[in-house]
Amino acid sequence: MADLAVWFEASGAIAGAGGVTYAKYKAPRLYWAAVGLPMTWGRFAFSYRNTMDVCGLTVQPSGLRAFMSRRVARHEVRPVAPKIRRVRGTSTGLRVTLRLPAGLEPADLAAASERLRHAWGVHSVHVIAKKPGYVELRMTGHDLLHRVQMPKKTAPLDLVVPVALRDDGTAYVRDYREIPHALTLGANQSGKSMYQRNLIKGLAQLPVALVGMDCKRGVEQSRYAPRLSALATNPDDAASLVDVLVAEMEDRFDLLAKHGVSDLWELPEELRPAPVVVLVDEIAELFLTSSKKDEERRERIVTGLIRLAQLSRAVGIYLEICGQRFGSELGKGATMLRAQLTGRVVHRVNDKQTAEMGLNDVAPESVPAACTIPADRPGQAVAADASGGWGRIRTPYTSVDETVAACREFAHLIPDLPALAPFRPAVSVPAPTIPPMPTTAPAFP
Ligand SMILES: Nc1ncnc2c1ncn2[C@@H]1O[C@H](COP(=O)(O)OP(=O)(O)OP(=O)(O)O)[C@@H](O)[C@H]1O
Repeated sequence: MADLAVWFEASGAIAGAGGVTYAKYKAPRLYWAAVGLPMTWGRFAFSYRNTMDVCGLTVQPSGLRAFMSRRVARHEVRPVAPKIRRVRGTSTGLRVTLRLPAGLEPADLAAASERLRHAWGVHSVHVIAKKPGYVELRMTGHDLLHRVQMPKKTAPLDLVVPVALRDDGTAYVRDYREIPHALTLGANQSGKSMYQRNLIKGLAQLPVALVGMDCKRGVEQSRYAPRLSALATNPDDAASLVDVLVAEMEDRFDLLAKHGVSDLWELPEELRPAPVVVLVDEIAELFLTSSKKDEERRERIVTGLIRLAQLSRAVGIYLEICGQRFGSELGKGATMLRAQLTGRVVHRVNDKQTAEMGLNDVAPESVPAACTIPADRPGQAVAADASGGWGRIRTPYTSVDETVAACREFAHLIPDLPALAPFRPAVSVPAPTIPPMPTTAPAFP
C-alpha cells in the first residue's frame, strides 16, 4: 500500500515537472505568470542589495550619512544602492523603478544590464531613463520576439502607428509628428514588405492620404489601391508624382503664410489639409538610369525628394522610404536624401556596410546588432533614430489579406486632395461569388 502511494507521488511529481517544462517552451506567457514571475520577484527581492554591490552599482555614502551611521545607529557604513521605488509584474516581465543616488547615472546601469540579467535569471534587462534621477528596469522573462504578440490596447491614433514589438515588450510606434521621415533597409526576404504591410494597415485607419511609389510595376502596393490617394508604378509616373507633391508642398506653405502660422497643426481644423504619407517601395528603382533621358528624370525625382525631405514636415507631408541598400553607389543626391530620413529600421543585411549605411550616422553602436539578425527571424530589425536611442524590434505576422481588408474597410477615409486625383489607382472590384450549379434538377411544384 505504502509502495503504491510513493508510486503515485513520484509519477505526479514527474508529470508536474513535465508540464512545467512543456509550458516553459510552448506557453511561455502562462509559464511566466505561474512560475517565472514569483520566482524572479523572490530572487530579485532577496539578492537586490548584494547584486548591486557586486555589479558596482553603489556609491560611497555622503559624509553626513556616514557620520550618522557610525555615531547614531552604531553600525558599519555601507555603500548606497539605488532605492527601489516600485516593483510591478507584467504579463511578460518585471518592472522596477529605482531612484538613483548622487554619483550614479542611467548609463552605469545600462552598462551592467548583462550582469543584472544573469544575476536575476531573466531573458533581458533594459534600462529606461524616466526622469532626472529615476530609471526603470524592464526585465523580460523570455524572448518576446520569438512569437510576436502585440501589447493589448495598441491602436493607431493621431499620427502614431504601432508597427512592431520591441524586445522589452512595449510597442514600437511610428510617430510621424516626432520623426517625419524614415528609411527601412534590409536584404531580400528580411521582412521589409511585412514592415510596410503593418504600417499601411495602421495608416489606413487614420485620416491621411497614402501615396504609393512602387516601380516594380506596382506588384507590392497595387493591392492596397482601395485606400491609396495616388500610385506610381513606373519611374516616369513617379517623377510626375514627385513634381505634384512638391507643388502641393508649396501651396501648403502659401496657406500657412496666409494665416500667419509656421506649422500645419497650428491651422484651424477646418482649414487644415490632410497629412500625406509617401511610401516608396524600392528606392534604387528611382535612382537607376540607362540613357540621357533617364538621367534628367532621375535628377527631377532626386531633387524633388530632397526638397520634400528638407521642408515638408511643417506642411504634413512625410516620407517612408524602403530599399535593400541606400548608399553613395546610387549616385548624386543619395547620401544627402538619406541624411534627412532620421528614423531608421534595418532588417537582416548581407554585409556590414549596409548596416552602417542605415545606422552609422544615428546610432553607430547598434550596427553589430543589425549584423547578427539570424536568417530564420524575418521581420526582426534594429530601430534607431536621430536621438541616438535604438532597440530590437520584430513585426507581427500580418497577411496581405488582412491589410487589403483594412484598405477596403477604410477606403472612405481617403481625403479630398484634387492635386493627387490624376494618380488615383483604378480599384478592381472583386468578382461576385457565383453560387455553384445545382447538380440535380430543381423540383418544380
Ligand atoms: N514578422 C514576421 N513573422 C513571420 N514571418 C515573417 C515576418 N516578416 C516577414 N516574414 C516572412 O518572411 C518572408 C519575407 O518577408 P518579406 O516579403 O516581407 O521580405 P522582403 O524583405 O520584402 O523581401 P524582398 O526584398 O525579397 O521582397 C515572407 O515569407 C514573410 O511571410
